[in-house]
Amino acid sequence: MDLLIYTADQCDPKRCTGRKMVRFGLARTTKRYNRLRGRLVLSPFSERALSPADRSEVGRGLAALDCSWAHAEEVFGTVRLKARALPFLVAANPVNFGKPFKLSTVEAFAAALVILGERPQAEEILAKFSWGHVFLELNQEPLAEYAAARDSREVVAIQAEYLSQDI
Ligand SMILES: C[S@@+](CC[C@H](N)C(=O)[O-])C[C@H]1O[C@@H](n2cnc3c(N)ncnc32)[C@H](O)[C@@H]1O
Repeated sequence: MDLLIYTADQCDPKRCTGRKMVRFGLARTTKRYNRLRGRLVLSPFSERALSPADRSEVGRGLAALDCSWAHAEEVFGTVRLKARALPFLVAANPVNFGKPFKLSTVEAFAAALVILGERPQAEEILAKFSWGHVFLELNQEPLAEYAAARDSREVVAIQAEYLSQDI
């Protein structure tokens, strides 16, 4: 599946997972918002959760926005996109390890690929990061359940179970 990263040039280049993906030819990058049209954009601010039913909505591919978390809401707010949020999953990257929902760009793409039935590609992109396999291990159960869900509503119901255990 084609992966595109909109870059806002706000990330620390040494830690930026999106830049590393681009360096390894695993994603392409753009600075033009209009290139995001016709794609399914991964946005933590979307009210709709990604589900396997979105396979038909992917269009030209998936997109993520590489920006700092401090500015994310403002960057996402500037344009209307066909967007989906990822359900409850825990980050394994060194910056936000253990934090729910706050995934790095590569983790967000990997989670989306697993949910959409493209696990080999998820493993391929995570393999470039020493901690990449930990993301799939930490989230093995929820990812399997989300990938087996029928639609966004089922994904949200599964997520609710995990959120009630997390408190
Ligand atoms: C805010 S950037 C931060 C990137 C980070 N600095 C890095 O090096 O990977 C992470 C991007 O991944 C996607 N993402 C992360 N968590 C997400 C979630 N819970 N739901 C949907 N997309 C998410 C979004 O496209 C988001 O803009």
